[in-house]
Amino acid sequence: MSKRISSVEQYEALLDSYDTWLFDCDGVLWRGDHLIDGVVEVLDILRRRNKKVVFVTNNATKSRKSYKTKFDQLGVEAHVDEIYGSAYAAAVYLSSVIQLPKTKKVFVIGMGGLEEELRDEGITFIGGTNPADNTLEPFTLADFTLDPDVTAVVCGLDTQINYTKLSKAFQYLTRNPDCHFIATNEDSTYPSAHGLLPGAGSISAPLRYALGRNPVCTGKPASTMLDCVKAKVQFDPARTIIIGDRLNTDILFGQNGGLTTLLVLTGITTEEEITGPNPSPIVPDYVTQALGDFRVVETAT
Ligand SMILES: O=C(O)[C@H](O)[C@H](O)COP(=O)(O)O
Ligand SMILES: [Mg+2]
Repeated sequence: MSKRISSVEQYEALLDSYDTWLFDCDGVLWRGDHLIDGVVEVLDILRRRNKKVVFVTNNATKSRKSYKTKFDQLGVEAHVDEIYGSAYAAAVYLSSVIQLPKTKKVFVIGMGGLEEELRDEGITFIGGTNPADNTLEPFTLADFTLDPDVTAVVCGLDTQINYTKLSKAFQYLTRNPDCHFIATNEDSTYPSAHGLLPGAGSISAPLRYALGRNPVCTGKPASTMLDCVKAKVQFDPARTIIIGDRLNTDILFGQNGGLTTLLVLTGITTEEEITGPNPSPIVPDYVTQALGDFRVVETAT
């Protein structure tokens, strides 16, 4: 059973118990480009109390560097080495886990941020934002030549998705049985500033259905992202808490990593998914309405 927190004492107890604080982004810090109330103040409280702050987002549309620009534009203090995204996790998975040979390529369904992380990991790719693939022209196999060097397809949130990209990815994944199928993340929806939109999981869904095959997911809840954090940040899981808005990514990610989990209700998950009548089997340790709730520890003094 989750513990619903709301008192100064409860927030103070969490602040005393955890040295490292992992934050999901979409639905916790912001919705689209709309900053959620109280986020800046609470992150400032954590930094003044010498807490380690880490951002872990499944949003693969931006690289860590371009996320730093978003943080700056929204007035949220963040350092590039505190930011971990599913685009980065996918690139590290390809370079370090699969150890993709430098002579091989990746076909990308995704946006500039994913391409930037692949490039920074020395991975050659085709597709993605290439204008020739971002077309509404009819796709015909008569005009398609398979690139024999493509040995992986990576699929992330792509707001320019189209039949051409899906068809080319399908060719690579069916004509080469050894072609890796990787999803940066499988979030079904994305909490934009004005409401829900299809998420990355809904972009890869047509391929999963057509192929009858699921991708390897490198974003939350998979451990790849936490492995990327561990490679750069020293932390004790027993004194680490993750704050997220989605049960089957953020909270499950925390549970898989042995972290304490705190769910906020400013993004995807609703109160009913916690309290019932049909509550989710994924049960966070703590629930609070919003990250900004922690401000009471300073307004109360
Ligand atoms: O791909 C998606 O659907 C979105 O990027 C999703 O919102 C994940 O972002 P996060 O909540 O992990 O920051
Ligand atoms: Mg989120």
